[in-house]
Amino acid sequence: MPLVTTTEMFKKAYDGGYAIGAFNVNNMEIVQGITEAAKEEKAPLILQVSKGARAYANHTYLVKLVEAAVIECPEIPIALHLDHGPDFETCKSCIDGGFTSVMIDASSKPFGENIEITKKVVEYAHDHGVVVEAELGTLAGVEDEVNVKAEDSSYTRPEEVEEFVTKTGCDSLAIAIGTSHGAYKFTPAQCTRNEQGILVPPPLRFDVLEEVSKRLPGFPIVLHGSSSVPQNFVKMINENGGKMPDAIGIPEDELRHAAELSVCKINIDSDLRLAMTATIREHFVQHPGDFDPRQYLKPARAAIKELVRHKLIDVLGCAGKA
Ligand SMILES: O=C(CO)COP(=O)(O)O
Ligand SMILES: O=C[C@H](O)COP(=O)(O)O
Ligand SMILES: [Zn+2]
Ligand SMILES: [Zn+2]
Repeated sequence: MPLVTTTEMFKKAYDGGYAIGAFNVNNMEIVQGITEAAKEEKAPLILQVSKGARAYANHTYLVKLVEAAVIECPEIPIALHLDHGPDFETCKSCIDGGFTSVMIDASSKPFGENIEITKKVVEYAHDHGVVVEAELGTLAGVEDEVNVKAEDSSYTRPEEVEEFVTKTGCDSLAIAIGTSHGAYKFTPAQCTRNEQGILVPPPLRFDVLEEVSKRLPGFPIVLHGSSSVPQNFVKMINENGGKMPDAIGIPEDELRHAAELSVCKINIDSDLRLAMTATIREHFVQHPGDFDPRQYLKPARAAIKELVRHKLIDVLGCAGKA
C-alpha cells in the first residue's frame, strides 16, 4: 500500500488502547532496522524526519528511502511525518514533497500566535490531503540544536486545548506532561531509588493528560521525548570508551499506561541513537581491525531492529495491529 496519513491509525489506536511508534530516521540503516521490525511484527508505523535530518541526509534521500521501505513492506501502513516543523515554509515543502503528515511546532510562541501559524499550516495541509500535529506546552531538552532548559519548560494548560483545537483544526496534539528530548531527561537528584537501587524519575503528570482527554474526547494525543534510555545500552557505551553519565529516560510502564489512554503516537529517537552507538562502540573495541562500514553498521541495524521490536510488542502494544 502507498504511504498513508495517520487518521485511520490513530482512530484504531485510540479505540484499541494502544499507541503507534513514531521513530526518527536519518539514514538507510535506521530506516531498515525500524521497518524490518514493524513488518515482522505487523505493526502500523510512523517514520518521522526532523529539520536536522533533512539538513543531514537531504529531503529527497529520506523520502526515497522511506518509499523503498513502503515497497519492501507492502503489508503494513506507513506514514511519513515531519517532526517539529519550525515554520509554514518547512511544512509546505514537506507537504509538496511527499509527506503524509506534518507537525507545526509553534509551542514556544504566545498562544494566539501558535493558533495563527498552526491554522495556516492546517489549511494548506488539508487542501493537499495531509494531516497536522500541533503542540501546546514546552518540553525541556534538545531538539534541532535548541536547548530548552528545565526551568523554561512548561506543562500543557488543559484549559487551553479546546479553543486551540477548534480554532486551528489540527488533527492531533502534542502535550507536555513531563517528558523531554534527549538522553538526559532527569538529574539523579530529581529521582528516587527503588529496592534494586535503580533510579526512578518523578512520575509524568497523568492528571494533565486526563484533564486534556476529558476536554477532547476521542482526540489523538502525542507524546514527544519518550525514549526510555535503556540502561544496558548506556552501560555498553560507558564500558566501551563512551562517556554518558547519568543518562535517564521515561520508564516503560508509564509509556504503556499513556498508550492505553488517549496517547496515540509516541515519539522515540534517542533510544535508536543509543542502540546504534552502543553497538558500534562495542564492535570497535572487540574488532579493532575492522574498517569496512558494513562490518559495524550491520550489527547496529540489527540492534535497532530488536529495540523497535521490543517497543512495538512490549511498550506501545501495536504489534499485530497492521
Ligand atoms: O520527541 C522526539 C522526537 O520528536 C524524540 O524524543 P526522545 O529524545 O526521547 O527520543
Ligand atoms: O525532537 C527531537 C528529535 O529527536 C530530532 O532530533 P534532531 O533535531 O537532532 O534531528
Ligand atoms: Zn516543541
Ligand atoms: Zn519531539
